[in-house]
Amino acid sequence: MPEDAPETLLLTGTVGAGKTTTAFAIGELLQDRGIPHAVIDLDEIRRQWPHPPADPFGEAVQMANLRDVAANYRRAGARRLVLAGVLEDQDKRADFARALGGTAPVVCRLAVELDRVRERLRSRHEPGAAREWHLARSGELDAILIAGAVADHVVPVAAEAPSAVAERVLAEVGWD
Ligand SMILES: Nc1ncnc2c1ncn2[C@@H]1O[C@H](COP(=O)(O)OS(=O)(=O)O)[C@@H](OP(=O)(O)O)[C@H]1O
Ligand SMILES: Nc1ncnc2c1ncn2[C@@H]1O[C@H](COP(=O)(O)OP(=O)(O)O)[C@@H](O)[C@H]1O
Repeated sequence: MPEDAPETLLLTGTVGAGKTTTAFAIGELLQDRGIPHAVIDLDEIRRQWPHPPADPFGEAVQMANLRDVAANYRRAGARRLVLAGVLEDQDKRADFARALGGTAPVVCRLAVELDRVRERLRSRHEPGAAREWHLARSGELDAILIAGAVADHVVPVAAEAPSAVAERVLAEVGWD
């Protein structure tokens, strides 16, 4: 991997696009290649209830946690950080840069057909309100991410194993 490659990769995409699964698969590839790294699932560092009404996804606490977690991983030797989460607009990209000590992450969006996303969401969630929320949100957020065009890279994903998607993301962002 080139030394001047960006340190942090943010995988974005609509709900159920495979951000978390692909981030974990990228971690395995980096391990196979002997590259010290850390994987951060952003959902896990904002898993608090309740969030403030003006911040329904808990992005403020997510960013505060990211600053500390990223710094700790770096101190512990991570040379690459892989983040899984949602990036909707350019302003929020600046929030990521601040949390990461000044350097913005390279952003890669996983583009998955909505029928495939919805099939995945039906197997990830039992029938109920959470499933219905995610099914409805999948199309809505997909449209927001396409219109916002914030990603530096877009990787289309069809019927492929997570390891294959991970390989393509690494090649696309120059981490191979
Ligand atoms: N800023 C922002 N804008 C839009 N959508 C966002 C945002 N942040 C998170 N998300 C996605 O919302 C999904 C709901 O997350 P929650 O933690 O509230 O609920 S849940 O635990 O997944 O049921 C969850 O969906 P998944 O991507 O399927 O996990 C989040 O990724
Ligand atoms: N490449 C893939 N092939 C098949 N299923 C996948 C793939 N990537 C993710 N999944 C499945 O799709 C669902 C959503 O993936 P997840 O990583 O939770 O998405 P996100 O983090 O974007 O919400 C999960 O049930 C996961 O196991």
